[in-house]
Amino acid sequence: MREVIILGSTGSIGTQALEVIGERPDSFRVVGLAAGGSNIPLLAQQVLDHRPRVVALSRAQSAQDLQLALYAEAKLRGWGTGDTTLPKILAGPDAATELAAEGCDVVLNGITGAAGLGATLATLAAGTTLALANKESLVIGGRLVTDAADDGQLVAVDSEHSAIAQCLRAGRRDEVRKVIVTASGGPFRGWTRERMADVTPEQAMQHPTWNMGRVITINSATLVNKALEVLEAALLYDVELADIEPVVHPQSIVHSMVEFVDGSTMAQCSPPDMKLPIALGLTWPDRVAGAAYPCDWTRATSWTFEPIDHQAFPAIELIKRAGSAAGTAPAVYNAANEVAVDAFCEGRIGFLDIVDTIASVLEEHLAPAANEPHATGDGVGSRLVGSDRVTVPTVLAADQWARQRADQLTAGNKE
Ligand SMILES: NC(=O)C1=CN([C@@H]2O[C@H](COP(=O)(O)OP(=O)(O)OC[C@H]3O[C@@H](n4cnc5c(N)ncnc54)[C@H](OP(=O)(O)O)[C@@H]3O)[C@@H](O)[C@H]2O)C=CC1
Ligand SMILES: CC(=O)[C@@H](O)[C@H](O)COP(=O)(O)O
Ligand SMILES: [Mn+2]
Repeated sequence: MREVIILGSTGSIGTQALEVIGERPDSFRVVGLAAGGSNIPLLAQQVLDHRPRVVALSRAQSAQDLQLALYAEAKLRGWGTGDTTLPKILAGPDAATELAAEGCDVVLNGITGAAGLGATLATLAAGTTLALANKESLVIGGRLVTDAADDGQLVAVDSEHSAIAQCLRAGRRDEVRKVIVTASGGPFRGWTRERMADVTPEQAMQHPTWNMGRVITINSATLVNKALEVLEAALLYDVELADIEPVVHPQSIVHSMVEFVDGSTMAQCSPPDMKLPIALGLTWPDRVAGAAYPCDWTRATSWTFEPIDHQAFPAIELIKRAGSAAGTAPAVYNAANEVAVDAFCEGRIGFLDIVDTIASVLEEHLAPAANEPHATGDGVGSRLVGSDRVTVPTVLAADQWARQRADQLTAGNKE
């Protein structure tokens, strides 16, 4: 029996994880749940279905709503007061981090965005296995995160990185020549920049193969998701950025590949369904029988591959610049993107402005420090680049600075 904490339980990853767990009550027990607080009725149902000891809410004002919703949901189920022991409720911006620090067998981090960094580090510090969907915390924390993880403690849930881990079982590390990260290409695959200029958030939310949360879906459309994943792969598997090759595979069946020195390529294939990497993340290195449907070989099917159009989608080239600079540059890239995605969804900027905003903020961050206009309150310049000096405060300071700059750049930008 594995004791599990699910962070981001009301989201796409969180709800699928709870389905995997709910179908296997003899294998898993949920001891903690964390969410932001935007869907209290769903969280209340999850609490009564799984009976965790602790629930964490990042929005402090939602704690009372949760208590009321728990009583209402219990009443709806016809439960008596004796059946309704309330869990401990942690509330506030650091609630998920506090929950992760409590320890268990495995924490699944399905929080979206840089907000997941504290929980990632707290999980690792507690010596708990971290099943990581929240790629942003790894990308912005970089070596801070990988150095905090013991061997085998950090398990990828992101489909491509789970695929890479599975392919890596086929050879020794010194036999790996290249890692090939597949991309669906998003809803605008094959489009020119001109054609993408006026696309709407509704169009960008139409992912061709996956049903995911808002931010990652927009990130797939800009290919920022693939950019984050290239850096994620470099950090997780200690591969040079130059040896990671993204390739478009519109069917999302080959989740990624590893090429070995003898010319052999191993691929991990399965229909697009996150339940497979989520289940594997919870039990790695063991597999969960029946986690997802396999490929159907009785039906004719075509799998295709094509190169990335870096001119139309500059996000990946841009993260290579941030990744090579390391230090706080990836945190700046990510923070500028999170602000720009919100601005695009709120109609303040156009689709192409998302990556243009990241580029502007990143360039300013990487420019020579002589013009430094933004030293932060704790005395740490947000332009810090050298990876040796990166600490949690410097990452958070760079994140804050980039959010402010991106806010300025995206305020009422659209004609
Ligand atoms: N969805 C997918 O298939 C995949 C997702 N990922 C990654 O997994 C992560 C989650 O993605 P996804 O599930 O799609 O996102 P969603 O937006 O669907 O869900 C995010 C979840 O995180 C919660 N949350 C947000 N902020 C906090 C916080 N500060 N503390 C606690 N909980 C918080 C949200 O609660 P609330 O809504 O109340 O704010 C929600 O439950 C992302 O990093 C994404 O890139 C990776 C591969 C695939
Ligand atoms: C399911 C998953 O892991 C996502 O990260 C997915 O890969 C997004 O699709 P794109 O390949 O379009 O970015
Ligand atoms: Mn992915």
